[in-house]
Order: sequence, then C-alpha cells, then structure tokens
Amino acid sequence: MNGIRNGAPVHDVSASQRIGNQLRATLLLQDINLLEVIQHLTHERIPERIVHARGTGAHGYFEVTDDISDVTSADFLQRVGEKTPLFVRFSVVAGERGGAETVRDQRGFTFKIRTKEGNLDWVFLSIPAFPIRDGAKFASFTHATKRNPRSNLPDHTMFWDYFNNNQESIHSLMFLFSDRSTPKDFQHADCFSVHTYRFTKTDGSFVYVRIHVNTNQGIENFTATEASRVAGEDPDYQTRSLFEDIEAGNTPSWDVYAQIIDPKKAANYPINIFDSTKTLPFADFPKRKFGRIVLNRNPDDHFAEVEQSAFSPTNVVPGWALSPDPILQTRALAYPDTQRHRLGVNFYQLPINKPEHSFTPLMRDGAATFKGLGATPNYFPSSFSHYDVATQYARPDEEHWLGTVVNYDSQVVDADFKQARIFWEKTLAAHSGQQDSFVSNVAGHLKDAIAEVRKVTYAMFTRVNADLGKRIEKATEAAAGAGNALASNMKLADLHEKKKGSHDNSDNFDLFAHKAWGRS
Ligand code: HEM
Repeated sequence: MNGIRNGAPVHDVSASQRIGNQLRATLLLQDINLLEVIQHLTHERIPERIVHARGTGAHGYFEVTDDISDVTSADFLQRVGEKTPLFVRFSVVAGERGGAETVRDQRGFTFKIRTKEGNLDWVFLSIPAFPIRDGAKFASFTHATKRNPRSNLPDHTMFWDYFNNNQESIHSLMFLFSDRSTPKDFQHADCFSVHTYRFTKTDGSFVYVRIHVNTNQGIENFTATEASRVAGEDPDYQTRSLFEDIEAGNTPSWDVYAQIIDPKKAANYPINIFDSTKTLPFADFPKRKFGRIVLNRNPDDHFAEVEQSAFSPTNVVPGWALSPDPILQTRALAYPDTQRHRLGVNFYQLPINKPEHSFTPLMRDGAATFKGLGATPNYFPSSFSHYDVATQYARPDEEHWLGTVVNYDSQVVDADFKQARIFWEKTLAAHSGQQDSFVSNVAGHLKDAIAEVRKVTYAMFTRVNADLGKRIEKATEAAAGAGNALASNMKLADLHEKKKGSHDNSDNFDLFAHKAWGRS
C-alpha cells in the first residue's frame, strides 16, 4: 500500500511510531505516515457553494431529436441523432451542504454539455421566473432567505419582510409556495433557462431563445406535510432516489424545447424579454422541441465530480450567446469569481470541468497548474505562435448602445402582478386542490413572521387577487393562534431604533436610513 503521496510503500498503515510500547509512550515527529494522513484529513473540506450548496449529480448525454439548424450554428445541434456527453448537477438553493433535500425551495439543474467546440453550461432552475431583476439585489435576496445572523435560525420575519419590500418577486413567490416547489425528486421535475439567451449563426444573425427542459417521468410533487415528514425521515431522499434509479439501470430523461423569439417582435412586445421575473406566453412564443437529455451513469466519486464541478452561464460555445438580461450579466461575474475562491484559480483544469480540447496560452501559472505551456508564447500576437483566433465565427453585431449612465433601480408596477394573478386564477385553479395547498403552504410559513410583517404580506397577496389576500390572512391568523411569532425571529422594532451603545456597529444603522441613501 502506498500510504504516503510520494508513492513509497507503507507497511504498518495504522501503527504510530513512538517510544515505549504500552499506553505510557510518546509519539515521534519523524512518523511521516501519521503526519501525512492527519494533515490531509484536516484539509479535506473546501468552502461550500454560497447558494445551491446541497447537490447531487449524474452523467449522460444530450441528443438532437429535431432539426434546429435554421436558427443556430452550434456544432452539436447540427445533426439529428447526434449525442453529446454531459454531466448534470441537481441542487437545492438555500440549505447548507448537509441540509434536508425535500424542503420547499427552487431546484437547480445544471448541465455541462461537452461539445467538440467547448463546454456549454446550462445553469437552470425549476421555477421559470426569478425573484429579482436588479443584480445588486442578489445579496439581499440570498441573505434574507438564509439564516438570521444572530440566532443562526431560519427567520420567517426576515424572509417575508424581504419579499414585502421587493414585490417584483411575486411571480416567483407564487411558484415557490405551490406544490411545484416540493418536488418528489429531481427526475419528476422540469427546469427552465429563466433568462433569454441567444441562438447565433455564423453569418452574424441571431434569435433570442428561452429553453424549457420537460421531464419524461411526469411531474410528481410532495404535499407540504409529506415533504416535512420525508425531510425528517430521510434528509437525503432526493440524492438516494436519483442514485438508486440510475444504479438500477433506469435512464431518466427530459425533452428539451426552445421558445424562439424574433428580435423585431421582442422590441415591441409588451413584456420585456430581459426581465427575468417574467415568463413568455406559449401562445406568442410556442415551444419547439429539439433535443433530449438522458442520464445513465452515476459519478464514481461525489467530491471529485459533483463537489468540484464548476458551472457558469459564461461557458458558452459558438452558436449560443448571452443576452442583455441584467441578471444574466451579473451572473457573468459571479460564477467564475466564486469558483476561483472555492476551487482555486485553475478550477477549469480539474477533470470534471476540463473541456475536451482547450488551449489558453494567455492564462498561465497559479496554484495547482496541471499542464504548463512550456515553450508556447504566452502573449498574443506573437511572431512565433502557430495558433490563430477562430475567424469562422463572425461576432453578432446587432446591439448598439448609446445613452446616459444612470443608477437604475427597477420600480414595482401593477403589471408585475399580472402573471402572478394568472398563476392563481388559471394555473392553480386548473388543478384540483392546488389553490387550497397554496394558501395552506403560505400560512404554514407566514404564521411565524411577526404581526407587523404579516399584515404587509396580506396586502401584497391582495394585489394579486382580493380573494387570495383574504384567504391567506384568514388561514395565517388561524395558524398563528395568539399572534405569537417565533421568539427567535428578528424583531423589526429592534432594527428601527438606534440602540445607542448597545452594539459595536450601531452607527451602521445610520447608513441604512433612507435619508442617508437619498430616498427620503
Ligand atoms: C444575480 C443573480 C445571481 C447570482 C449573483 C448568482 C450566483 C451564484 C453563485 C455564486 C453560485 C455558486 C456557484 C459555485 O459555487 O460554483 C450559484 C449557483 C447556482 N445558480 Fe446562481 N446566481 C444568480 C442567479 C441565478 C439564476 C437566475 C439562475 C437560473 C436561472 C441560477 C442558477 C444557479 C444554479 C443552478 C446554481 C448551482 C450550480 C451548481 O450546481 O454548481 N442562479 N449562483
């Protein structure tokens, strides 16, 4: 056995070198095996993802089922029947790495499609509308939906107060409190690109596109009661379900559709196609099938593959491009940045992330460099380099921007409630019992917020539909009983007041006063 990493054999693997043979003995610093084994162990954890920390993964392939070459030059989409290998990571957003999986939340679906022209990452969600459309709000949204910094407990006052003050989230919130957000497992859920992206062609033309990935296993959800029970009985339920499904030789699959959006139509369309809080109606932008995703192999090692995988919407290939959606543009910064922190600067050289062919002479060195450049010129252009840029891909040049720099903070308007209203009045109403579940799901959560916050939330749901507002108020107040919120919840009154001398950072509250921010 090679116990030490230099490859030398170790004979007494579990022995320790020491002076003295019985319990009274002292260890020796020269015991290399012991030192190395313990020092490796104490470095075995890496930071967990700031969001989507809990996840599982599988290998499989993307297959082109229908011709879509009229709208994209993406090489892997040119030939019906062609299969491209992929790796998927499924995740739960808010909980920590060991958290229960069947909780109410969005689910992340991330695909690394290993095309011959580079890895294409689709970093998608199980809810087709996102809660925010201003990138700078992502920190607030993430903090408010995680733990209270003082109690380290989930805080329903903080949660609902965030949404009361950021009501552009209402459409996404409607999905979050429907049974769609307690899916039985990943195999029985759909996912969506949420953002508008672009399919591009080598002639410089492009169309906008939103992707829908629809399960072939059928949608199956838990009720809130079932989800809580399973979270307690088997916190790893969804990882187990996927692993056992694939281990048994099953091949869960999803059909892949595109909503194609003509840029000219988008320019005058009443919904801003770059607003990630909105979906686009199928009546105006029908779904067009072009592929299938099939999973058929479990990872060999969870840490090496699932934990060390690094996905980013910026991993694009020719034929697929980003759009001006401001959330997508904010994400372009976030992912590779956090991955340099989480995995190190050469994270893309790890086997799970490495593209089939890669040649990046302008990036060199850094911790854990696996393959150096040797004598390759590491500047460009060079008289001695034998490489060139890929000129066959004309850069789409459709977007011309001219304007004044502004501090834009989107405002909530009545139109932001329209799709939430349709969801309540049509989508939920069409499925027996789903309106009742929605009301009871909200009440079961909102009851733990303080009364002052609950009241504002009732008004928010009333803006969606007056009857919905009344039903939520009635169910929540009944559940809240005497009106007591959990004692550990953040007390807003504490935050409203400046408590002189009671807090090291009490002066900071001044910074957040509306007046100091020019919004009084
Ligand atoms: C401004 C908005 C957003 C920011 C700043 C952001 C940031 C992040 C960060 C930092 C991670 C952790 C990545 C890692 O450690 O490797 C992450 C993961 C993830 N995000 Fe976002 N995100 C945003 C919006 C979105 C949206 C709109 C979607 C989907 C439409 C999305 C889907 C995901 C998924 C699926 C993961 C898990 C990736 C994995 O499995 O490794 N995020 N996000």
